[in-house]
Amino acid sequence: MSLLVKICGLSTRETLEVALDAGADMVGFVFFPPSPRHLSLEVGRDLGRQVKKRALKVALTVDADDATLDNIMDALSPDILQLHGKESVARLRDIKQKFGRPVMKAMPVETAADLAVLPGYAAVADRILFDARAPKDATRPGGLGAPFDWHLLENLDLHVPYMVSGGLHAENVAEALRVTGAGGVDVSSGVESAPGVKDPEMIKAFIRASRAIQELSVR
Ligand SMILES: O=C(O)c1ccccc1N[C@@H]1O[C@H](COP(=O)(O)O)[C@@H](O)[C@H]1O
Repeated sequence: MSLLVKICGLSTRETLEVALDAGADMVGFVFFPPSPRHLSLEVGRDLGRQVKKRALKVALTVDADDATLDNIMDALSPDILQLHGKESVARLRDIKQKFGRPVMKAMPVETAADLAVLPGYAAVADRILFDARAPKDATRPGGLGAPFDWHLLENLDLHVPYMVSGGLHAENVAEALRVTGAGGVDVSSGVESAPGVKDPEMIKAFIRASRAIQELSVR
């Protein structure tokens, strides 16, 4: 299966177009007010229309309630719901049933002990996203540009697709893929010139670097 590349936290028409043009498989939109990438529903609606099936639209939320998810469904009509908070396995099941969309559950990783809860989530989630555990005093649970120890995922025996994120950029994505064996990568800070400000050249370089390692592993 080919590598999935997700560019997250897009917030302008220009940078969304760059990501789509450069071949992103997934484009992520953040609906979480404390984030510098947070979108209003109206901006989300506008950007969602621009995608025109060229990539999968991913709505990133953090412990969102049903009313919030309803509004996001109406505005963006996402293809995937990325749940990046402390949602329980039961809540995942509930969201899948209520909203009828595949869910990608973000799992915070800092030590091997963090992987103990994986089987429960993997039984319900359509995809797992491994991300660095945020520090306790962080204002958001992700999008901080911090990596985790990728070696924790070595020898992972997971029967659902998984992606890796956290502090990725064009220079380290190849190594992250090599160590983790992930089927996809997700980036936000690593393609920004400042928090929330996406950089077209960095987006292109990240997608190029990810595709380069894919080419090598096909050969
Ligand atoms: O991007 C955000 O602001 C954000 C807010 C709340 C939860 C997750 C968020 N981003 C996701 O975090 C990971 C890692 O991002 P980074 O590349 O280290 O900046 C990624 O999946 C983003 O989608």
